[in-house]
Amino acid sequence: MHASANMAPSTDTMGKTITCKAAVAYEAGKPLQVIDVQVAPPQAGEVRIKITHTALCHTDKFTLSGEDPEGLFPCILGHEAAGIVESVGEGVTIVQPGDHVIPCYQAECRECKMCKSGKTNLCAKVRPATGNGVMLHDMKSRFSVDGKPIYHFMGTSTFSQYTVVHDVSCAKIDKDAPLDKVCLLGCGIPTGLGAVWNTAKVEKGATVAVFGLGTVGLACCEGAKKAGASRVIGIDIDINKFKRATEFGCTEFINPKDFDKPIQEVIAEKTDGGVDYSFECIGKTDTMRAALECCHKGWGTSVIIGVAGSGQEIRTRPFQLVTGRVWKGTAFGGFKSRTSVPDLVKLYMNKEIKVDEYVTHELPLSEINKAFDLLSSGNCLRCVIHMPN
Ligand SMILES: NC(=O)C1=CN([C@@H]2O[C@H](COP(=O)(O)OP(=O)(O)OC[C@H]3O[C@@H](n4cnc5c(N)ncnc54)[C@H](O)[C@@H]3O)[C@@H](O)[C@H]2O)C=CC1
Ligand SMILES: N[C@@H](CCC(=O)N[C@@H](CSC=O)C(=O)NCC(=O)O)C(=O)O
Ligand SMILES: [Zn+2]
Ligand SMILES: [Zn+2]
Repeated sequence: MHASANMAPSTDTMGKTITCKAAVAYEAGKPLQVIDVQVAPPQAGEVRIKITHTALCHTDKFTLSGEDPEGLFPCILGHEAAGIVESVGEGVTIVQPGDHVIPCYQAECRECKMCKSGKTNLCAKVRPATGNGVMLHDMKSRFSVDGKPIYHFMGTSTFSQYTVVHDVSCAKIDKDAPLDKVCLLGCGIPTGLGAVWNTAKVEKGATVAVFGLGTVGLACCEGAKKAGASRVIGIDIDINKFKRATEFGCTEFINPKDFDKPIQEVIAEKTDGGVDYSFECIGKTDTMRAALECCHKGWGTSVIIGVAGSGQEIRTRPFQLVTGRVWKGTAFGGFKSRTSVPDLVKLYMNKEIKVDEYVTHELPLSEINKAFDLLSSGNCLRCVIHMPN
């Protein structure tokens, strides 16, 4: 960990516009441009954060590809990060300058109908703004380049030295936590763990199938192992994924390429009629169908985690559900962000969950396009970007 990276931001920028480096996505499918951007001071209910470390998630790549129906350009991507509060806007009490935080794309206001329902981790308060690349206070962006606005992304936009987020999207964490590692607790790892623990509620002795052994899938495997699953079957078309998956709790592997019949039939034959739970961690509608149909009749539950592009639809025979299978989905693993992220940081600091093992690459912001290439290379789980100080 670079000591300077955790240095508290100077206080003489409060109330002023900051010019800093950010990776801007000007067009879908095009490389990001690392340039100077202006970041306006936080307005009421907002927090300006000095991002020290950010990672790349496949959802960043998904939006950059142009397949995200909420994708707006130009924008600043990034949603898996950690940093230090530089300043806060009027009325903000959740955090204060100097606090160490993880930005949360899944906000938690604790006042809206969704937050109060007790049925979901989704929050409605700022989502209308974050889905349109702006801030709720005035439906405008805090980012600009030469006076031209740059859209926010997922209410986080962490590919920037400084970003502005809603206060309800700030999880305050232990100051002793290494920011270059816990930045990964902003998305992929909690999503996999939570899909198993919160969304599916996998019980001891259950059988589990995990489709896709990337960061999210490996976190599902770890979550299933900690839940006491009797079998954790990893499914991936890249055999290079299997050895590492063993370290995360996988007990066996299936490569669909080794079979000339539907993978769901292969899994059902190997598990006396199907698994108790399955998790789709890829983002493809055919594997989502396979994940459902490999579940056991009567009770098998499949959780969709993968993100599929606009226009993509899932299909199966209604009979699959009529005969008792359950098809669910999860966002951020069902975790209430501001409440749970600090707890996940503590679990990591107590060595009860892995984080370091997911960091396979580290690069400076100037090489973020190389980091995107790594995401597609197959041997990258998470690349941590060290932001300029
Ligand atoms: N719902 C949520 O809150 C979240 C969703 N996601 C989504 O989860 C998905 C997984 O994310 P990562 O683990 O970072 O992705 P990843 O790309 O690292 O992992 C995907 C894995 O699936 C494998 N794969 C690809 N096609 C396959 C096929 N036909 N059959 C079996 N395996 C196949 C790949 O070899 C790779 O190992 C992405 O779609 C991402 O956007 C990520 C974070 C949060
Ligand atoms: N804008 C996308 C949304 C894709 C999606 O499902 N996002 C997940 C998080 S994926 C993180 O890596 C999510 O939290 N969804 C819930 C939400 O409130 O967006 C699209 O429209 O496809
Ligand atoms: Zn993500
Ligand atoms: Zn809410």
